[in-house]
Amino acid sequence: MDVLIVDDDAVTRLALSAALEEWGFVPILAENGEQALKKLEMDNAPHLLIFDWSMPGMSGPELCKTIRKREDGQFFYILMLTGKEGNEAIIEAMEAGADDFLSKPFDHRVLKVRIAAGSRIVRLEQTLNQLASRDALTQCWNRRMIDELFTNSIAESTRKRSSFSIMVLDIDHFKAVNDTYGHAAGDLALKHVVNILNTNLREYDQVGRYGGEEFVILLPATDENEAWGVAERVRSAIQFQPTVINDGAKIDLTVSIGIAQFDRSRDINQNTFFERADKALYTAKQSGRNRIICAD
Ligand SMILES: Nc1nc2c(ncn2[C@@H]2O[C@H](COP(=O)(O)OP(=O)(O)OP(=O)(O)O)[C@@H](O)[C@H]2O)c(=O)[nH]1
Repeated sequence: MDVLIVDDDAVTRLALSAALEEWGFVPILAENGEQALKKLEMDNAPHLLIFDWSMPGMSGPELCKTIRKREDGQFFYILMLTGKEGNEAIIEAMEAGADDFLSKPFDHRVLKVRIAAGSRIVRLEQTLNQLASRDALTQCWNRRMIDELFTNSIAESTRKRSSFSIMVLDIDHFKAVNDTYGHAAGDLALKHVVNILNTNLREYDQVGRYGGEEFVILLPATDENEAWGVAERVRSAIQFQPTVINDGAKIDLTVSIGIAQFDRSRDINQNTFFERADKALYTAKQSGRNRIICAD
């Protein structure tokens, strides 16, 4: 687990860094609050943080307050490691948003157990986050999360004036798969479809399970023609890579896909945009399945 050390004193930074490495953590170093905030903007930013109190510019408690004001819902566990001591300092640090407090000079064994306690909380928070945002069966995003990402993607495409398309994908005659091979085989088929999606999409495309066998795929910076290409790749991969179940039997699947490109002049909101893609999916089903239809 990464740990961010924010301290203006180079000797302390190095000593902490060496200790954390010895305990199996990956130290990330910042000399002041501004540098720390930049590190927290990175993808995969650390969530376990150790702050010094007195630093040039932003103090440790000010840094805590700034981080607690973030609105992105991210959780950070903050340990204030300071030359200050006594109840007043503890109260001030924890009121500013610190989760724990340790006075310098400290016993390294105490720091070790405090960091271990903090890392347990960070891991617990990550597990809760995973449970709240992922579909338990397929591990793709659940409906709540894909809806949130959908809203963000529309905002980003509006801000950047970039294209944005979605695919609504539904497995054909899935009820028959369950009825013929059993529910467990149906579950395997759902996982198989998500695997195929993940291997055929770009890193920044997002897959969410909307309901039983219906998936929504967000394709940022993608126009309708490109979305068609992606949809065709996915459709044919699913058709030609059957699900292999435990007894070795192969289940052939096909999918129907509706695609739509976000159009600022007609899509009043997310729902109207989604409905265009969903209607295209309905047309794909009505006109024989195993096909892609572009929204009007
Ligand atoms: N195995 C499994 N089946 C599921 C799950 N969620 C939904 N289903 C099944 O998916 C099937 C969906 O059936 P329908 O909505 O009738 O659609 P369909 O048979 O795919 O037909 P079309 O969509 O019209 O091609 C139902 O039998 C559900 O029980 C799941 O998590 N696992």
